[in-house]
Amino acid sequence: MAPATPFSCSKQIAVAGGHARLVRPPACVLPRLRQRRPTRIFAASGNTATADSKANLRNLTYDLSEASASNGESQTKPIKVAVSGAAGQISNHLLFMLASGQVFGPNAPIILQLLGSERSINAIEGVSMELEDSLYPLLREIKMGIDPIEVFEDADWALLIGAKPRSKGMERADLLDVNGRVFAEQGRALNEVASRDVKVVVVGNPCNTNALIAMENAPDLPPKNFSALTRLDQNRARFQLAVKAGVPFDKVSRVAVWGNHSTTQVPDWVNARIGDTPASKVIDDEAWFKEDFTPKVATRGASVIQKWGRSSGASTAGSIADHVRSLIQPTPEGDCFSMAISTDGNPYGIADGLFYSMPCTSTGNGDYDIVPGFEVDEWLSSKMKASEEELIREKECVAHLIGLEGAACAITEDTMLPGEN
Ligand SMILES: NC(=O)c1ccc[n+]([C@@H]2O[C@H](COP(=O)([O-])OP(=O)(O)OC[C@H]3O[C@@H](n4cnc5c(N)ncnc54)[C@H](O)[C@@H]3O)[C@@H](O)[C@H]2O)c1
Repeated sequence: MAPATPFSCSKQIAVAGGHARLVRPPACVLPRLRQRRPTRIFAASGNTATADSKANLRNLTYDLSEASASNGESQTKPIKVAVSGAAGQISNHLLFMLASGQVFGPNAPIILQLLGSERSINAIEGVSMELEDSLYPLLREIKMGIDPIEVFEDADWALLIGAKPRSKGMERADLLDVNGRVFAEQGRALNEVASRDVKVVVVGNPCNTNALIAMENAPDLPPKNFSALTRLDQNRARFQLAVKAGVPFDKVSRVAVWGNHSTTQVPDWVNARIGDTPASKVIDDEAWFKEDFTPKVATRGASVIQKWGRSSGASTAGSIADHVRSLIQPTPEGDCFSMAISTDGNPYGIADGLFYSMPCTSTGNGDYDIVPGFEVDEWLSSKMKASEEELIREKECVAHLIGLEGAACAITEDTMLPGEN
């Protein structure tokens, strides 16, 4: 096969019957797809996904062997990334970042495995159509459905974003139960069909406890492969410190977020650095740290909604990309990143058996280490304790989903982050 000629053609306007219309010259018809001999495989008959969980898998598969060989490309195994809640606000940004190579890099072909709910299956098909029409060279296959057993098959990464929003009048304890059941089912499915080294990132709220539930329901997978997203909180904290100090954000490092992804979260200014100096020395204003910075980070999502009328989909997607990249790229010397992880054996005295956000580093192999030796002063300690207590209460509310008996659910206070209900 002759090497493909670069695609360059412009749309022409023809006038037919008095109406202007856009015409593509024949040579311009989807050259990349033609070059790659696309084949569509429909698990269901016809070309429309249905709400039947067994029949709605649709694959779009590009056969790349011929094109790759003619271009001298090496055959890199695509990364299989399962995304739940694929028709939601966050995914609407994240899927395009994944397909364009912004997350796993420009040389990593990708297969997207999209999980939706029954209500969102049509919307997921719409999202896939947009992905198809974006002609991302790295996107090799889109698979979609509403049965996690089918959709999570062989997944290398599972980004669990989908969750039920809290309906009017619903208590936080009820939300823990409703979403807990979803994450228990998804944990079992990952245990059964995902890659044995799948990395699971839980975003759907309450994400710390949902991550615990997913992990407990996947006993054959390494607990260290599960984490929950607090990177948005870290990014928000980093930005606030940069603005206050009047420096570019890349001068701000060692920003830990401790605890739960809720209003009890603890963005850590005690250990943060601006350049080589402790942030508290550059910003010599303890009252600002305690009374302004901390609540500002926790209520940032509400501020976005107030101004813009919609929740923080794009910045959350960006923070999920940061979270993944932090696990597959070495952490810069002296820095850390935050995510909620299993507390078993942690060096900060947090009770075992929870998912709690802590400062981590990675060598870039997908694994992480907790950074030891962060200073925990009295103020930080009392805040960290309150967040730990809250996670223990949350765990009691989902005891029935993680094989524990005899716990009573006694959550009264609402600590959902405003803007993420
Ligand atoms: N951890 C964080 O930092 C963080 C930040 C922002 C939002 N969130 C949480 O992320 C979640 C998603 O946010 P969003 O703005 O994309 O919400 P959204 O309502 O726009 O989208 C959620 C999608 O999930 C789908 N869904 C519901 N149940 C599902 C299930 N069982 N399986 C698969 N899909 C399911 C829904 O149909 C919907 O399409 C929410 O729980 C939100 O609170 C977390």
